Parts: sequence; structure tokens; C-alpha cells
Amino acid sequence: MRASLLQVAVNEDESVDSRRRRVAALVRDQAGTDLVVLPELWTTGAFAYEGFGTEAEPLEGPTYEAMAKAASEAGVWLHAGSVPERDPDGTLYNTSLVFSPSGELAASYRKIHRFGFDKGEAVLMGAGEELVTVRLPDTVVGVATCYDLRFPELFRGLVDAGAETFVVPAGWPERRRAHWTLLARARAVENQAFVLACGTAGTHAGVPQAGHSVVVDPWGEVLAEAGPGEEVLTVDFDPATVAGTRDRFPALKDRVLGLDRPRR
Ligand SMILES: NC(=O)CCC(=O)C(=O)O
Repeated sequence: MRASLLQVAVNEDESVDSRRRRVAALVRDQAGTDLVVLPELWTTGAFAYEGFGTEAEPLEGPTYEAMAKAASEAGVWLHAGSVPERDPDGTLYNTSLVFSPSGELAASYRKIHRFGFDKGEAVLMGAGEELVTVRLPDTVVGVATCYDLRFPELFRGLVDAGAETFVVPAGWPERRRAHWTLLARARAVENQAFVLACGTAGTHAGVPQAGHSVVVDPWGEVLAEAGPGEEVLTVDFDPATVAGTRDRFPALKDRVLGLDRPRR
């Protein structure tokens, strides 16, 4: 299976419309790839909080339209990263969109763990409540977004739902880059799954982005890693490795369930 992670540069000197057109063209260029992945909130920037409200879209808004078309023109599965979604009730969500090669929406995922503690996304957006997996022809994808990477129980939930490959769009800052790579490898090793983690490049809202998108195999080995700038990171991987690893080293079978809750 071939995946291409589009590590888009999100800078303020480019308008959202122009970036959307540029990214659609980049997606179209990936014809022949099985799965294309975009980062978190690449229209606005994950730290450009003012843009969340001004650029928020209904689910089937301009980014949805452009990405559905690009997926079908390229004939690829497309995890289109996330957009600031405005629900009809007015609540904003950080929502990921996954399209099939015919441009149909295969899944959407509202980010569960919002980043910012007492500001930013954590106060401006609502929290998703549902785990989401998507069945591709060769693997079952579990979706998570950026800060979710710090919460292993979410990934265990995705494994229980059948996930073999995690796709994690992000807008991770350079100042915590060491955590990004470490957490991507940890989620791969502990769940014996592939991790495709796609971040942004550039600087927005004064926050330099880490780049360094990474693909990790179920043994924790880094198969490919991007540099700091805009880049298309293409990797070939064999999803059957997941079953092989889980059979040969069956640590997941030794789980003791319920330890995440106090026992009496
Ligand atoms: N957009 C995010 O979720 C940022 C997460 C982050 O910076 C971190 O976990 O560190």
C-alpha cells in the first residue's frame, strides 16, 4: 500500500482560498497513491484561533467540496485533515474528513481532546464523543487528531474497534517536536499498528510548526520522516505486517481490562 502525507506549509501570507486551491492540486498530483493524508486545520492553522470562527464551514462546505472533487479526480482515498466545522447549532468542532476514491464521504471525526487548557481550541470548540474507524481495501484505519496522540486510551479504543493503521493529522509546534516523534512511535509500539502522522510546516500565529511528519511500523521503526518544510512524504508499507507482529509478539492478548478506572 502506498501513502502520501502532504505536509502543507501554513503561513499567513497565503489566503485560505489560495491554499485550498494549491492543496487540491497537490492531492490531484498523487494519482497512483492509495491513501493521501493532509494535516490538521490546514486552512486556518491550528494555532490561528481567530480564524476558527471566521473560516468555520458547515460539514459540506468549501473544503469538503474541493477535497471530495480532488479525491475523485486523483482516484485516491483521502484523509483530508481537519477543518473548523460549524454545526447547525452554532458549535464549532475540529472535524476530520475522509473521502473514498469516488469522492464520497467515508467518515468524519470530531476531535475528542481539544488543545489549549484554558484558551484556544479548548474553549472555542466543542469536543467530539465518538471513536471513528474506516475500512479501506487493505487495512482498517483509526482516526485521531494531534493532541489526541497524548491519550493512549483513545488508541486502545480504536484497536478494539479493529484499527490496524492510525492516521493522525496534526498542527504540532516545533517547540514540542521531540514529543511528537516519541508519541507517534509509542502509539505504534503499544498497539502494534502503523502510525501515519502528518503535521504542518511554516509559521502561523507566531508558532513555528514542527513538520517532521512520520510513518512508523508496528514494531516502532520509523519508515519515513519528513524534514521541517513543505514536503510530500511517500511511503510503501504492507498492512499485513500488523497481523504478523500481533501473532508473533501477542502482547495485546495480555491486556488486563478496566485498569483505567479505580477498583474497589
Ligand atoms: N493542535 C494541537 O492539538 C496541538 C497539540 C500540542 O501542541 C501538543 O500536544 O503538544
